[in-house]
Amino acid sequence: MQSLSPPAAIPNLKPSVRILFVPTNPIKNRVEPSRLVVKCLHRFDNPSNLPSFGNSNGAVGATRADWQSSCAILASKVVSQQQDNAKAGSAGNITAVNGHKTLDLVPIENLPKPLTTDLSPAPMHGSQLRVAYQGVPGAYSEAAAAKAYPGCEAIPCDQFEVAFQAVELWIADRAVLPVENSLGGSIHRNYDLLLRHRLHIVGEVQLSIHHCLLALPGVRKEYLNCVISHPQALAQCEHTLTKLGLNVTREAVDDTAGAAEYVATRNLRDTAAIASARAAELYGLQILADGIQDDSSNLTRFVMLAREPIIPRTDRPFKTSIVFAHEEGTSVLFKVLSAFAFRNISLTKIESRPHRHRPIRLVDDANVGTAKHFEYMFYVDFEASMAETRAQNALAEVQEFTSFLRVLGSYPMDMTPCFPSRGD
Ligand SMILES: O=C(O)C(=O)C[C@]1(C(=O)O)C=C[C@@H](O)C=C1
Repeated sequence: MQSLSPPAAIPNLKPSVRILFVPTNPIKNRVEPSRLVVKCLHRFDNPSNLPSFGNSNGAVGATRADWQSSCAILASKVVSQQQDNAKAGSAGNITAVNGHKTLDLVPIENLPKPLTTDLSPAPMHGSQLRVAYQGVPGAYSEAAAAKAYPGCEAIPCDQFEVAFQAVELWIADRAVLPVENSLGGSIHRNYDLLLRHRLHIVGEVQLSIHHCLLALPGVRKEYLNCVISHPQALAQCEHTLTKLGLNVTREAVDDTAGAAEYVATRNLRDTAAIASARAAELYGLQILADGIQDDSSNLTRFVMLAREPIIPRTDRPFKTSIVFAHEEGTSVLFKVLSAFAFRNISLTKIESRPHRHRPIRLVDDANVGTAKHFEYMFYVDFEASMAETRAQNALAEVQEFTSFLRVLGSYPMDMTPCFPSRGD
């Protein structure tokens, strides 16, 4: 890994082995996007509860592996099926998808194109931005992408890591990823991925999450013996589900809208999904219960990632995210926090992640790399722009205490009021 000189925006920091400004990927050649598609979309924690489903030939009762490998392209299959139906003038009817009966869903033009179809050159600006998110159409991450970049082309990705790769390989211009929820807490996977990848945080959006309990038309609560959704969504609705008398099996899948799609395309009459009202519309499900999150002010914070950092400014409120570590224990945390406290810089987030088993390669001034093991990585967000002297001084001090420090990004804070929304 090469190290880059600190940018001009942070003049007080001495060149050091410890600040890593990670180089961006210079590869402009676009790769075949289909190579990026990880075929396993959703994972059931308990395979014995996996319902039967159709394989790519439409046969019912295929193996779990068949299901996993067919899921990644399911959305586009549904779309092309509808396209055929639309041509045949059958929109609005019950149609077969993968050998199952399912409702005709939405007009195809309302669904974003899947990752595999777009090979056009990267657009430079505004509404044409391509924004990668994890999940399928109807996921909250898709709504976050639309809030962050109105009019963007949202690109569904099977896994968080695929969204990172989509940006690194110039298939997308940005990625939008959830990092924390007011009820469920941090999305640890994305903290780990932020460190493993070289993208920069260029913005944040907060989204009010309004969950619905979705089932096939005609299904009643009493018929249910399973509720499926993203683990965060299940956690955010736990008490309400119990209050509704739904002491049934919970199954975790990779995203909320994927859960809805799964119930619809498999025609499951004993399973409900927790997802948005938009997912209900897209996949032809009815809303059995509306607003089932345990707290009405249920907010998820998403960060936007890009290949290049943005230039920090002082004309509006900025936030800066850093990650640091030290070889000798956790006492460094107190010293680091004091560097911010003495300068009246408010912290909005502290997160620690165990890191014992994964060495980090540090690069010195002579470009010599050394592998270092750290017990914990600490992530801190603070309310200041890297263009402010107090933030630069605080980081210069943090640098003295730590063996590893990386600025993940300095970016405008999301100051928009968060009204409860139904994800549509
Ligand atoms: O599953 C989705 O719809 C997502 O966008 C993911 C996700 C998350 O990872 O937290 C986003 C917002 C909600 O908190 C629930 C799920």
